[in-house]
Amino acid sequence: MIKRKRFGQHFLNSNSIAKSIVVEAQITKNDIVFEVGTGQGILTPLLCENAKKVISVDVDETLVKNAKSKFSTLENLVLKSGDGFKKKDVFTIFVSNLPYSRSKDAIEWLAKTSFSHGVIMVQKEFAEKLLAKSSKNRKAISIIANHAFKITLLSKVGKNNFSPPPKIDSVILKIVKKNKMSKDLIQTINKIFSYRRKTVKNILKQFNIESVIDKRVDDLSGDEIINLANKILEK
Ligand SMILES: C[S@@+](CC[C@H](N)C(=O)[O-])C[C@H]1O[C@@H](n2cnc3c(N)ncnc32)[C@H](O)[C@@H]1O
Repeated sequence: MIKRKRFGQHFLNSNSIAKSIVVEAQITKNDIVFEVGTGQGILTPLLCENAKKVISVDVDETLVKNAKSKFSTLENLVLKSGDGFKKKDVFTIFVSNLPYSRSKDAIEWLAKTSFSHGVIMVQKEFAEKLLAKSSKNRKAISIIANHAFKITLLSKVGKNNFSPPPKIDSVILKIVKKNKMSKDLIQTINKIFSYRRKTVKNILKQFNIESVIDKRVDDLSGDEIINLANKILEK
């Protein structure tokens, strides 16, 4: 039996918010849109109106079956079941009201994938990590996200715009791809953050690299952390 709770099934119930997400996605008739989480399909037909093709995936086979019968006349729609973050489809635009428990996986997967831009809905707290200005609130995912994308906060969405309402408010973000990242670079950034109290000198020592830098990870800029990760990978 499917445990739906862990799939983050809080469905958007506001048509005006759905329309604003699609407008912000700036879809043209040349675009292939990839949607993770078809849900009850509030976004899916709107995406189809604008795109050349829409690939929409949901892990819940019942939802996919319902969507197949509801949207059977949409010729540019491909509905798939399974884990959207394991699919290998090629696309130009990503749109998703993300299943919140998969937000970090989604960002790492998108960082490794080639596409132009996307619009995503995430929990407010997760967005705060991505947009953190102070290094204290920064996590590895903040560094990964900001290296891979230009991120813009578009709007806040109250919990009552979902059925059933989640416990926390959400926000809509626009992400524009800047850099495609390798799996190794992502892994190394995560590793550096597991040593965030150590100095650069001591971190590099573990990889047999000599350094005199006494700064801690929290004292480094995002670019300096990327450079540090690349240095470790070059070894
Ligand atoms: C927050 S709901 C959004 C649904 C719909 N797009 C909306 O806006 O109402 C998240 C959806 O993602 C689906 N989902 C969860 N994990 C998934 C995964 N790994 N791959 C694809 N879909 C997933 C859930 O079944 C659910 O339908």
